[in-house]
Amino acid sequence: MVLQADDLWKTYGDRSVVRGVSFSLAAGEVLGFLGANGAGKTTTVGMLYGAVIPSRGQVTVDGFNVRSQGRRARQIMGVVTQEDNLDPDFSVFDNLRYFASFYGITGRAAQQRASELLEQVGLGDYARHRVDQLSGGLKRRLVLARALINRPRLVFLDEPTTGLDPDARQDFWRLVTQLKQAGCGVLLTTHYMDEAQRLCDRLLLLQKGQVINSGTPLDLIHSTIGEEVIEVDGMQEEQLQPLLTQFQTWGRLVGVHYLIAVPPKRGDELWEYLSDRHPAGLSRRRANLEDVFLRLTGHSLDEN
Ligand SMILES: Nc1ncnc2c1ncn2[C@@H]1O[C@H](COP(=O)(O)OP(=O)(O)OP(=O)(O)O)[C@@H](O)[C@H]1O
Repeated sequence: MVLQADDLWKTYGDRSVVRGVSFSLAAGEVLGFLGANGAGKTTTVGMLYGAVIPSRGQVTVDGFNVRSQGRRARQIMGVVTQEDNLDPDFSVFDNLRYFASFYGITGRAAQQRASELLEQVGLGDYARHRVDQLSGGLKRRLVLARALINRPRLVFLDEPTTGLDPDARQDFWRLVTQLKQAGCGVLLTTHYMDEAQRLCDRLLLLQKGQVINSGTPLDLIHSTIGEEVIEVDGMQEEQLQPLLTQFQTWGRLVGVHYLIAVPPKRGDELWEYLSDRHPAGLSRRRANLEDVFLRLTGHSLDEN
């Protein structure tokens, strides 16, 4: 295992914001942390790469203890934090060259590595630009390039695509897939369910500092919701519970419509039942991770 977390806790004052998180991550695996704002994702990730000291528990990276063998552990990892923390006065190229020196990569080797990475993240044309001239999306690419300077075997990506446009997000996804194919372990936190579903081999769902569920995206969807859901407009609140009881399923109001999990083998029956009563406002679709999140946590990710 490239990463192993055992019983991690973080307490501030009398409040435990991470409570007993344990998991492992294999080489070539992409593991996603999902959770609402304040669920404890960033604090947990901080403990994993050594920026936050755990109140209890331990982390090992490729067998090295992140606290007692921090230097060795850090040689193996790359970190993309939520903040860019790039040096605004340096050029794109020099940001990378300077960072390389922290890993003992200097001279021609540093130049070569910087050029290689700039091509890899699509910043080849920007090498001489100052960082403060870059758009937000280009800065995120540079932060990723910087995190890869030491050819890490484990990469932490804390909300790496927040604020990126759809094209830039797709580019980012391609890069993560390349890292995975190269055997790198990737730990990703995200608020985007499509990103989690597409990129992650496995997900941990965090709520109030605890892992409340885990599995592959499809396992989570199938075990929590099923294959499909029906969305209904124009239903009355008091109609919901009798319907759920009759069809032995789960559903709830989401914004302006009701979401109902289609029970196995009774999808057509449920559809006909609803068509008779709400013919104008019905649609049926595949269940997704948003639905899982809603059911397990009681609220949607953007309801915070
Ligand atoms: N240094 C600190 N002192 C006190 N409380 C903190 C500190 N750092 C984080 N917290 C609290 O810990 C909780 C978890 O925060 P954390 O940033 O880990 O959540 P998150 O899941 O990453 O949220 P987001 O999605 O908003 O980034 C929050 O309630 C936060 O206020």
